[in-house]
Amino acid sequence: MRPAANLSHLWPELPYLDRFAAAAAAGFEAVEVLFPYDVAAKETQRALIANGQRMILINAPPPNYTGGARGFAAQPERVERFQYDMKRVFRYAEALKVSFVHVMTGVAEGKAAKQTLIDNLKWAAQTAPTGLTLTLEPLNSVAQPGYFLNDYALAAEVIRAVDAPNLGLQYDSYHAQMIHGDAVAVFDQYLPLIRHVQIGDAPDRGAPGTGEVDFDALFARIKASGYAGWISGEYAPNGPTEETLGWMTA
Ligand SMILES: O=C(O)C(=O)[C@@H](O)CO
Ligand SMILES: [Mg+2]
Repeated sequence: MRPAANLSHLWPELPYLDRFAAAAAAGFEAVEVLFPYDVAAKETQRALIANGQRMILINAPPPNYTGGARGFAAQPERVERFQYDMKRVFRYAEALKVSFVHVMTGVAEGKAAKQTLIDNLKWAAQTAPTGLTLTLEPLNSVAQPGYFLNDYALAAEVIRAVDAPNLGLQYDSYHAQMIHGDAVAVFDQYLPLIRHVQIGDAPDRGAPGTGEVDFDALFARIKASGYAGWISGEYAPNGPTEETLGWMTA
């Protein structure tokens, strides 16, 4: 078990740069951040060095760089902007030495959207710096209405069509449970494609153990599978984050 902390979700009461120290004090050597772009990479780097941590994952930027709409990799009218932004994210990822960049599809539908996503990902996989892995994550339609990649089967189809060694699946127990009703079965089914794991409960995206995901079964399956990657806590703590971290030793 290699635990990581998603600092966009955990310690929400602290300013961004203070969350690194809180995570270090809780025992996290690895962190991830959804959208670090409104802070200079050097400042994030300083926080990582000061706390002996590594940044494992960032998201490709949304249209306004700090939040809001979830990407546009499946939007045919924005291919040029996609390539421009991915070059920026690659520079940012190299500066922070991140392992994964989550590419988001945005709101879209239909055949043209799927083909655009495949073409964009082929380009991105070829252009990405060595050592960086791109991920795709299905997001449920309650959290992200209209989001193109809203199903694990669709994600698997796209990943297989792109067929690049540096593109894989980002599994999230919260979204998997919301979309397919059984997060454990989704983990089992898509294991060969999974490169990164995030955990949160459903339906409220609370800490593990607050909802309907069977975490005992999920952790047992992860352990039995030999998955050797990161498991990142990505949920809304209902109270002090430190009191929600039992999963780190599960
Ligand atoms: O919502 C999630 O789950 C994520 O992992 C985010 O990266 C989407 O912004
Ligand atoms: Mg997630």
